[in-house]
Amino acid sequence: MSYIFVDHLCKSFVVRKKREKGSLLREKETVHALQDVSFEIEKGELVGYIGPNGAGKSTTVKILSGILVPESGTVTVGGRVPWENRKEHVSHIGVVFGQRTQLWWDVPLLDSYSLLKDIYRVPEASYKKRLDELTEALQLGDLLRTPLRLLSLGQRMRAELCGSLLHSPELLYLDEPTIGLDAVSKLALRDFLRWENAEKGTTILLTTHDMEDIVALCSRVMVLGHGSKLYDGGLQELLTQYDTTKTVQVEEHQNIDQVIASMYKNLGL
Ligand SMILES: Nc1ncnc2c1ncn2[C@@H]1O[C@H](COP(=O)(O)OP(=O)(O)OP(=O)(O)O)[C@@H](O)[C@H]1O
Repeated sequence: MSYIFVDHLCKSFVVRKKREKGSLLREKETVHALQDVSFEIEKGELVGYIGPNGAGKSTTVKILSGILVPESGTVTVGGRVPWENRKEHVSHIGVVFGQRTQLWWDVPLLDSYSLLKDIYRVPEASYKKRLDELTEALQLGDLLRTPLRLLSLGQRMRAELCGSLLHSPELLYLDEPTIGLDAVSKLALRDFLRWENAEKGTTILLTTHDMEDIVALCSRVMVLGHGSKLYDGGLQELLTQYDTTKTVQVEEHQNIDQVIASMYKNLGL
């Protein structure tokens, strides 16, 4: 079985509609966030997971992390059912949500990392080795004694990545990791992710609206729309299929957003 195995996954939410004018009742409606989604990801892959707002990407990542329980379907990650033994599961995964933090706001990074070491029960020697390696790769050496709240957005994202990888997870979920970053920070972050994937063999599932992230990092993409998987395959093939200028090489696509927008339109999204 593949490292990540998702088969016929469904998840819906019951939400209350806005109250109609003059009515005292708020009717309920069901949002089908994921409808019969299936995919497999092998260990060591770096896969882009894209789709318009509300497509169901974060819901998938939450299920794969064990935060949400699906209503039907089979999901295993490294042979584990994510929501059944969460404690065990989270020791094998790292998660970075671009707009949230798992570090402590007012304390120096090093103290946050030390706490994470205890939470994940990382042996002292492995922690030291991994911290050295990550601080070098992420250029965090000078910032370790600075509290998170004093860091720039780019520095904060690097600090977050370091925190999520200290326990050397096999799998890293990234949700919008380059959101709000300047060009230099984006490039540095992408370099790091390439390194982590190639050198450490960490499997990465990357959710982003920044198509440059996808072009720079992923040869395989999955496209989700209205809770269904619409495409799963090579980025090159996807672009060639939807690029009206018929540019051949991924690197030569001048306006990747335009191609993706045209694809979403073609797919009725
Ligand atoms: N906890 C929740 N309660 C109710 N509805 C939810 C909940 N979480 C997600 N949804 C709904 O499920 C659908 C999928 O949402 P999800 O956040 O997975 O999309 P997404 O692809 O990650 O979007 P974005 O790109 O905007 O982050 C949306 O219609 C959303 O409103």
